Amino acid sequence: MQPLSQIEGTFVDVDGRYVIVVGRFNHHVVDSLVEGAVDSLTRHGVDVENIHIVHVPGAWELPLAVKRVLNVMKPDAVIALGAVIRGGTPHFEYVAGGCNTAINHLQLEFDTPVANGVLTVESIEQAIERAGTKAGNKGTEAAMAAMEMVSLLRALPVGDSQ
Ligand SMILES: Nc1c(NC[C@H](O)[C@H](O)[C@H](O)CO)[nH]c(=O)[nH]c1=O
Ligand SMILES: CC(=O)[C@@H](O)COP(=O)(O)O
Repeated sequence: MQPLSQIEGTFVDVDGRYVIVVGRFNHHVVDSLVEGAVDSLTRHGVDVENIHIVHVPGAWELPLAVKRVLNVMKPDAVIALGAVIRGGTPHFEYVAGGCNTAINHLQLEFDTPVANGVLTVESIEQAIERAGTKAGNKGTEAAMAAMEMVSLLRALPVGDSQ
């Protein structure tokens, strides 16, 4: 039996232009996500001059800023960070759902990784747990995913439909 062909991204030579788009809402949590993302990028060899941070008011505004970044800055990857914490009304569903659906569509539309580091949680405690304490750091995870996808897409041929 022929060996199976396997292609995956690595974390070698992943330098490139990374743009972190940050929703400022719940900044006491989001600041830790940004710190985790930047630390991950620089520790894997991304030049700090190739890391750009764009701030928006909240998660609802992330997709529009991501779209403009993709259009104008031509990044190798975007890392979307934010913290959507459920409150007392259905607003959570619309903000979280709208943001996640839109940023996923944008990565497909622009053929560019948009890593999802937007927390969608039930409580501040859950947010804190995922911003560098007992449940890891979703900013770090999003940066790792962004770098791996940059590496993978560089290894994959570009189809004629792109
Ligand atoms: N409640 C949260 C929000 N709400 C604000 C929206 O994102 C948006 O800025 C506003 O509706 C104006 O358009 N944003 C978060 O990022 N996290 C939340 O928990
Ligand atoms: C995600 C939200 O918009 C939410 O945190 C706002 O809180 P509330 O639903 O109590 O207005």
